[in-house]
Amino acid sequence: MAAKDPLIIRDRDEMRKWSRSMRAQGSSIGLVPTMGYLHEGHLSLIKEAQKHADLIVVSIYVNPGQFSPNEDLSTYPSNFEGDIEKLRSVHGGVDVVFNPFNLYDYGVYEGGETMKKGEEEKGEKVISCVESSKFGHETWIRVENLEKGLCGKSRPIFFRGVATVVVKLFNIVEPDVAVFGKKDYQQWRIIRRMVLCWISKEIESSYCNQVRDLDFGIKIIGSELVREHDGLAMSSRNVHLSPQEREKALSISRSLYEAKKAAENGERDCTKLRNYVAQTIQKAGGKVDYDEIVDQESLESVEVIQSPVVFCIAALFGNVRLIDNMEINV
Ligand SMILES: Nc1ncnc2c1ncn2[C@@H]1O[C@H](COP(=O)(O)OP(=O)(O)OP(=O)(O)O)[C@@H](O)[C@H]1O
Ligand SMILES: CC(C)(CO)[C@@H](O)C(=O)[O-]
Ligand code: BAL
Repeated sequence: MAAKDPLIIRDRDEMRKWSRSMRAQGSSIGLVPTMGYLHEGHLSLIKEAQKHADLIVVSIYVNPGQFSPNEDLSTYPSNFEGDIEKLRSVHGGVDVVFNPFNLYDYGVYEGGETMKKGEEEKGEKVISCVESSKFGHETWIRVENLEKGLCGKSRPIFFRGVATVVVKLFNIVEPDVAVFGKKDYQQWRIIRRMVLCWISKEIESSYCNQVRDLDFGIKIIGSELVREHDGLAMSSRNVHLSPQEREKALSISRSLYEAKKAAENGERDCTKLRNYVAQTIQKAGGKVDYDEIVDQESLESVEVIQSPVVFCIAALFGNVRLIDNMEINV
């Protein structure tokens, strides 16, 4: 199949107009939100979206609203041309790349300065959303319980920024389906909960499909985590690892696999499993941010494995914060 060039749209109104005209012609739209610097993990989300929708929109936007001032917004990797090349190679193609310069109203800066014409288009002055006290944007979405633990503990504004920008993207692109990776497990659960209530499987059919916190008519799909050949979870941030750090970071996936195997062989004590993983990562030179075994739906901590759980990890190697997880279905 010949490579297909996606249409690149930078303007929100133009994006919405395109979606509406396609939907009016009877096509369904699948959205894959990303922050760019694409890898095979992202491409797998596109392949998943193609199963559920006629047309595919990939958004590329490094959302300042989800970074605290001390985080890595300014060093987040990007390579727009490289991303487009990768998207051209996807079998079946991508129809639109939505790549806005900015999705926030920055209002008035410290000192009374306002954004000058053209700055927004050049992507200038795109700052973390919490940096300016006179920041124009005021409305935030919070998924109050699910956002508290795991990554939410060390990144306290992260999920409000994610939920808010995802809602903005939903309002602009108006998709029928949106696909998120289970690599960011908590993020996926949060978005799914925002759109659709989780509830025990037995009563899912009668209740779950009716409880929609924000009444979006969008189907949320969780797509499986994609790993490098040696087990490292694919991530845009991996590019910042030195070869030595990368080698050491393999301790994350290797110890998770060992823990999963132990659980499958009968070990149910979460403290033992967690200690094993934390110690392995620390011995390799990593700094563990959290290692927790939680219920797959509620993300509440579990002491003894009795139902499906997910083992979630965040650890730093050098300055690079990596996350990984493994579902354990015993
Ligand atoms: N290895 C992966 N497998 C499956 N999905 C992934 C993988 N990596 C990222 N994704 C998904 O791609 C979407 C966009 O993620 P994003 O652009 O932040 O990339 P990323 O690799 O997660 O970056 P980083 O980990 O550096 O933040 C998210 O839904 C995310 O879960
Ligand atoms: C969902 C998302 C695109 C929102 O900025 C981001 O958090 C990501 O890439 O996972
Ligand atoms: N994929 C998660 C985006 C972030 O860490 O900001």
